[in-house]
Amino acid sequence: MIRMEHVTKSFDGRTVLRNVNVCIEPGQFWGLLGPNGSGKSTLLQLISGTEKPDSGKIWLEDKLVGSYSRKELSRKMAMLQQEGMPTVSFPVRDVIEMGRFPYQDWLGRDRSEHAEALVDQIMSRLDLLELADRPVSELSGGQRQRAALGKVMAQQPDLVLLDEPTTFLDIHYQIQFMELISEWRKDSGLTILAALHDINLAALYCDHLLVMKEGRLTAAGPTGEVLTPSLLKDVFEVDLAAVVHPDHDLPQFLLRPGAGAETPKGSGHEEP
Ligand SMILES: Nc1ncnc2c1ncn2[C@@H]1O[C@H](COP(=O)(O)OP(=O)(O)OP(=O)(O)O)[C@@H](O)[C@H]1O
Repeated sequence: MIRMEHVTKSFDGRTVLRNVNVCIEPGQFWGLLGPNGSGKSTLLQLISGTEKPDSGKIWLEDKLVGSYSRKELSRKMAMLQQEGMPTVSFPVRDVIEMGRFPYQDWLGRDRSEHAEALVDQIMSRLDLLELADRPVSELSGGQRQRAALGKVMAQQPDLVLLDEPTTFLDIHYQIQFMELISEWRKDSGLTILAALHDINLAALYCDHLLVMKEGRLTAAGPTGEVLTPSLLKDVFEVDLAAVVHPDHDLPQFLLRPGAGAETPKGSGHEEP
């Protein structure tokens, strides 16, 4: 689905991504982990085509990302940010319908016969029917992120890029969001790449992980192989205690207060 080869990116003479190579197969759910400033958002922006690499190549399926038209790209991929929806005054249903823009002609008519039924189905699935006529600006953060997900679902992409989508959600909405996206993937064969700060959520929901440090890809592969305390210590400079989840055979990590509080020189974690 995505192939990045020797991708490098600098901003104002500062190298932010260094020789990154990535291969993501259709239907996989990849998490993207790394400290603040390690280059996660930049990587997502390059894949989405909003930024261009300085060198290297990025393929989406069999074409270079840069060779797709904007509309073609919007039918293939969608991006959802931390706060996926600005506090606009449009009603929830209208906002979800806006996700259909890649399928609309120049008069704004949707070419698909099933567009209305699709929007109804998405609203029902995301439990948004009761909120259909409410302005987005009146919703809670969790409801707003659900509406943002609805808009992305209406876009019917093959690939979804998520940039820290659960950062502002409480624990209930974090789980709800990850469940909704996982169910959608199971039903549609969607491919997902999600930058996440919560290592335990990533361990539970992602089948593969990319781990970045200072613009380099430090590890890539199946979650169970990649997520080890020694890797996390190297990348995040904290000592975590690993346990096995009691219900699933997956690693989870417990904080050790005090561990990692010291900040080695040159680690990228120093105060400016
Ligand atoms: N448009 C830009 N112009 C200049 N510098 C940028 C730009 N975008 C990102 N950077 C720099 O690139 C580096 C990587 O940023 P990026 O946002 O990709 O990291 P991140 O891993 O997503 O961080 P976080 O976890 O804090 O969101 C940072 O030093 C940032 O300041």
